[in-house]
Amino acid sequence: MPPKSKQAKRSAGATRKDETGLISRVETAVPRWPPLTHLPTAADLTLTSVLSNQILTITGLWTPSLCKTYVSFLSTLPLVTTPGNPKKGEAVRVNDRYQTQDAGFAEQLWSATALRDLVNSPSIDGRLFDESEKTALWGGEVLGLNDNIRIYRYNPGQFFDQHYDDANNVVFTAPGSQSVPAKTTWTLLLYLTSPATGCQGGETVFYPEPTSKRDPTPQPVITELDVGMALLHRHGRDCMLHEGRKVTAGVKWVIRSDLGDSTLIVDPDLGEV
Ligand SMILES: O=C(O)CCC(=O)C(=O)O
Ligand SMILES: [Fe+2]
Repeated sequence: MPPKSKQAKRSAGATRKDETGLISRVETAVPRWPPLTHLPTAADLTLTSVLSNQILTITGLWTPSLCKTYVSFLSTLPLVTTPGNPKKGEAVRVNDRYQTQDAGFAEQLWSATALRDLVNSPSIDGRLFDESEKTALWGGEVLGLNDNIRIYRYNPGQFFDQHYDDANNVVFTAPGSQSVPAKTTWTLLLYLTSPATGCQGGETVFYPEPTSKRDPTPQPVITELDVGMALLHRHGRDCMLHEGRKVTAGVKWVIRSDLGDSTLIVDPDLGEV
């Protein structure tokens, strides 16, 4: 469980504080994202449990060809290298990042891919979850993805040191309907590169805690990069310590967002809705 002091508050406007404690620039201009077309449907894909109730993956959510198109496109965006030195106790992120608030792209990433269907009718490792298992897994009704879209580029030597991801209060507005308050519950990472594209290192590694003090510390869970694979992991109070390992060759590209859930828990550590 993350220490309370690590649960950063969301800041409004064009800047935002992240897990590293840095105030970072959020682009107000919305990019002309390449269309998300020719993608597999939920029937072609599976949600795989990597660590029960904590880490799930979807192999091939995006095709290699779409990932390649995106890497070319994202390279044209004004990514910003992490500035300065972090303060004591704050996570070290050393990479290039582009951050924008784009509800339209979040909606595309949710509905134009198989993600929405896989999350709404979760069949994990081939077993369909019933309503109560579904609620226990996601926390409530998943409304979509956080419009806070982050693009990460890691060149050789770059990494994201050990940290916990915060939960945030967000608002979803479906076209023509009222705004619905939500809370982010799971982190989404979508990998666009891997050893198949020449990227070495950069694995996302999780450090589960022992269930009791007497139990031995579990082995770290290492998730290898895989082109087009989506990874979901629980965040907020239930977040495991994790890191993006140092890239040793090639370039790692990741798209980051979060699942937003209708269960709004009033928590003074979270930002204003
Ligand atoms: O790039 C990675 O593998 C990890 C990214 C991450 O932990 C984050 O975005 O919070
Ligand atoms: Fe993280």
